[in-house]
Amino acid sequence: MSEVSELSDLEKAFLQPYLPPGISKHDDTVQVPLRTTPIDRSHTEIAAQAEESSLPFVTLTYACSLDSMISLAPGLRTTLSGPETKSMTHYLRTHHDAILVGVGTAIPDDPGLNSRYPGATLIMQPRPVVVDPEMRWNVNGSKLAQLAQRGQGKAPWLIHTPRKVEMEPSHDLVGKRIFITAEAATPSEQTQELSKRRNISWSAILKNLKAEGIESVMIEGGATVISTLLSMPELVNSVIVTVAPTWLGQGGVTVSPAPKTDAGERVNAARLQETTWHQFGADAVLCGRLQL
Ligand SMILES: NC(=O)C1=CN([C@@H]2O[C@H](COP(=O)(O)OP(=O)(O)OC[C@H]3O[C@@H](n4cnc5c(N)ncnc54)[C@H](O)[C@@H]3O)[C@@H](O)[C@H]2O)C=CC1
Ligand SMILES: Nc1nc(O)c(N)c(N[C@@H]2O[C@H](COP(=O)(O)O)[C@@H](O)[C@H]2O)n1
Repeated sequence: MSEVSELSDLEKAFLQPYLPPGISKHDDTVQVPLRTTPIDRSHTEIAAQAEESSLPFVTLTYACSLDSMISLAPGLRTTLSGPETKSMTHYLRTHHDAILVGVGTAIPDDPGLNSRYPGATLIMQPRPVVVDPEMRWNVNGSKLAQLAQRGQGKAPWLIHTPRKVEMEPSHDLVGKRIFITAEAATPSEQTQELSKRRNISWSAILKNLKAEGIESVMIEGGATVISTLLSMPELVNSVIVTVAPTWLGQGGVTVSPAPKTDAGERVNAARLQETTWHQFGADAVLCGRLQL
């Protein structure tokens, strides 16, 4: 039996206002009746903006514990989602053109980043994108490469900073390499880890993906990527968080945006608005949009 099962109509209807606009690769979305709540009106406005924008529709999504942790320790792949929220993740993957993670996730997790949702064909698969500025990740033998070779996923695209030509590996298993010059970190990118060196601006990453035909991106992690983007509401359209009923304990990998001040006073770093909750199995799923 598949580890991933179909969502109920109720679950699909709950997620629908937070999905990217446009015709879905997964035709069951059209069977879900559109809601007429204020959330829908806002979704329609956001959809219109996304079409005109030079940016793709961006969904931030991850699974965390009650202590806001996404793994037990750096580099330790940790299962938080139950079977129902795992199925939700695979449903979401079929509704996005691309799925993006940082190299800090790609190396230790060796993820598949494809959709195992029932009936998902190759055309419905998201394009895996790994932000790997210094070419640390070896695609050879990775699960991503194996899935692409078997026709169960698309070949990954990698985002690098420009390298000298002789250092640039050529690799059939890589769908595309996108080179973007890094720049000094902006205040909101100055998380503990990223502030140590120059970063690629998120706006540049997303614009490059849009220029390559990517209309929607599901950003799955890891902690550095998610924590950074939580401070960039202008780039993020939807946030979908699975909260598992467990505490991982101190020393885990935490999602938490950089601290924010206003007139010298500490204020909340990020906040969701237009929130909706739904229970999937033992987990709670919170959907919302970041307040500007
Ligand atoms: N529970 C969940 O939903 C998920 C959990 N995880 C966990 O997260 C952990 C990994 O988190 P992190 O170590 O923070 O790794 P990460 O996946 O956030 O990658 C961080 C790295 O990506 C690159 N990067 C990211 N943004 C960049 C930018 N703007 N410019 C240049 N380079 C950039 C840098 O090399 C950076 O060191 C793992 O333990 C993994 O299992 C990862 C995804 C989802
Ligand atoms: N939604 C969710 N729940 C969890 O419990 C997780 N550990 C993750 N991790 C993310 O999913 C990737 C693994 O994907 P595959 O199953 O290999 O396709 C992992 O790398 C994280 O990005 N997500």
